[in-house]
Amino acid sequence: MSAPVRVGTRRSLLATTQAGQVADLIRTRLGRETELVEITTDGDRSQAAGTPITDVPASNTGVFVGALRDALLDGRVDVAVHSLKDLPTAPAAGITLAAVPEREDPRDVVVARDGLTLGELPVGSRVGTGSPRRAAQLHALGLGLEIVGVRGNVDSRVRMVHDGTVDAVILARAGLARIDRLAEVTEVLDPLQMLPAPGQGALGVECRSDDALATELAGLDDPRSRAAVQAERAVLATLEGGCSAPIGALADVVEGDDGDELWVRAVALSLDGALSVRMSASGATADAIGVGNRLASDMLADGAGQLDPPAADPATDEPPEVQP
Ligand SMILES: NCc1[nH]cc(CCC(=O)O)c1CC(=O)O
Repeated sequence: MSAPVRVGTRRSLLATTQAGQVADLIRTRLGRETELVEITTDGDRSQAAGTPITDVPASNTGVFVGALRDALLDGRVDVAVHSLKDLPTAPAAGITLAAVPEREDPRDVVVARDGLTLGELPVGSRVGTGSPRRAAQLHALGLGLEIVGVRGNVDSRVRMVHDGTVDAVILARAGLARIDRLAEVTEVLDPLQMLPAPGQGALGVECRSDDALATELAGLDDPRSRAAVQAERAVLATLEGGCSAPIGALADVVEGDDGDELWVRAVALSLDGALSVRMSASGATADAIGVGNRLASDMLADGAGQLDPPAADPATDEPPEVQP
């Protein structure tokens, strides 16, 4: 008899539901007992204290991720379950992304008052989102919507529509699906109008690199989902090297003559949505990272690095050098 696999999760309803789903897979597919362990993250703490997320130091990118990874490395848990879109693209020392289970529908959705779609919202309607990517793409639609910065968990954002704080919010369909709230959706956004965040709708199952559990957890991997998110995250990683603009990316897996192919679309936008670089690429799923990297390089060559005023370098207070 082996000890139960300890599955680490954040405390929110979405996080515990996601972790519960991975624990179910570990039990049914791998035949191992499991135990959920709730880890309070810096993100949860700052949220409880009412600190806006933008006040969290930039070194805390992936603020929701760090505490779970610490628990993994400390040996308090054996598995960490994350929303892949919240995982930084840089690898973490000693940690392996052991599985990307089959992905949920990655699209963004609208939850609006009175069953309205985006196009039906009157000019001046207040739309809540804390995501620069969603805000920029909403501005780019030219509907005259007022973007209101909101934060909090999925449940509290839906409540802002019901209590009239905002006319609508934009959320990931996957999050609502996982907590069984799809009935709230008033429109599923076409990726032509709103490209999701890289990795949206997918889970990342991490474990310690030196743990034999990694080989077992690989049994939960869905190769198509993994290839898609690898391509999207490669777009993000390469663009992050050259720009700070909001980024959307979506890879679709299609059957080609020589096996599965990836069709990848991506956009980088200025914060106000006025400027954007939008491109597509395709290639073999086996070359997912290469496809994403090339797409992002083409976007940088087309000006994706010049969409936003460069931030000042805090060390010198001088603006950074801009590539010609
Ligand atoms: N940034 C928060 C977050 N991280 C993952 C999801 C939803 C689930 C997913 O995309 O996998 C959400 C909420 C949202 O964006 O609506």
